[in-house]
Amino acid sequence: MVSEIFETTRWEQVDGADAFDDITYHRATDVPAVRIAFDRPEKRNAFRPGTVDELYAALDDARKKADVGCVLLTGNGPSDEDGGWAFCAGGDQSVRGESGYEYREDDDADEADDPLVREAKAGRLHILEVQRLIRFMPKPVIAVVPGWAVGGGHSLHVVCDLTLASAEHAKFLQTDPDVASFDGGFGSAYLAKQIGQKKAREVFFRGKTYSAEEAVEMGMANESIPHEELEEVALEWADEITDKSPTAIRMLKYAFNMTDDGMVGQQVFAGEATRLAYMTDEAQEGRDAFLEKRDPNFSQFPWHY
Ligand SMILES: CC(C)(COP(=O)(O)OP(=O)(O)OC[C@H]1O[C@@H](n2cnc3c(N)ncnc32)[C@H](O)[C@@H]1OP(=O)(O)O)[C@@H](O)C(=O)NCCC(=O)NCCSC(=O)c1cc(O)c2ccccc2c1O
Repeated sequence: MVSEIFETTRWEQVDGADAFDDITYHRATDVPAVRIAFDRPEKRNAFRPGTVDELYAALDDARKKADVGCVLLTGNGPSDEDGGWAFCAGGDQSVRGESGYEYREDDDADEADDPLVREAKAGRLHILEVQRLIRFMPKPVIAVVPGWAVGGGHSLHVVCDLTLASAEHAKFLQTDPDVASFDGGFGSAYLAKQIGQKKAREVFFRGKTYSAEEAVEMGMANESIPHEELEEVALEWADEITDKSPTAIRMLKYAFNMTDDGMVGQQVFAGEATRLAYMTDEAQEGRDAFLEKRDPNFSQFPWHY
């Protein structure tokens, strides 16, 4: 069983995904969407360095696939130990070393065989690279939260484009200051954009647990959904989104990002604008004139207003 609310008939495993230890990776059979899930339910889906490597690889695969328009990011469950559900409980505190989260001797996920790479390597905080991948990938990522979203797991839902939460089991909690950690980047700054400065400070400073309904009221989740229907509804949302124009959805994601992302946001949006411009006859005239060693003739193109 992948997860109790995973509908086997709607998904097939992505080729090569059986090599993953800490995540599962599936592709929907009738929607151009993928499902990537943390798969350590007995640890509330906390991530260790190998988990983050796998998550990055799956997300990057989804980013590059022309026939994937939406990513569902979730957590498998429940835990065999106590029946508890989790999206993700953040960094695995049992492998936290002096400078970050560490690969262990028995962890074959660490591929840094080169001694110079090993020497340069501090403890890992590379969940931040995953956050950037989610933020900048040209398709929506939906956090599907079936249980606890805590610490670095809370930050992940914040950085996703949309959040759908289990009405019965989703719980949103920021423990960062309890374990002397702080996501001073997307996890706090974007949260403040979503729910306001005062409320975001409360979330981090008080460390109170919020329900799915409260998360929706606060503006950090889109909808609270009966637990049994959570994944089905998430797939419906993916279906609706992927029926629309890929270019429009991509430009909208980057436009929403741009107001908060400063020069990087402008660069990402502008890159897509350049790509669109390259597709015009006008751009091709510029390229052809250079290659044919002649002056470009742009007079055939109107000055649109
Ligand atoms: C998540 C909980 C609130 C759940 O409580 P509950 O009572 O339901 O369950 P248990 O506490 O009994 O947990 C069951 C089982 O799971 C293990 N577990 C849970 N979370 C973790 C974890 N994060 N690491 C390791 N193990 C975990 C727990 O030990 C139990 O196992 P047993 O074998 O003992 O039965 C509650 O569990 C909880 O509060 N968890 C800790 C949440 C937390 O503090 N997370 C870390 C925050 S810091 C972080 O995530 C982070 C990571 C980064 O990489 C960053 C990078 C850069 C900047 C900031 C970063 C950052 O903040």
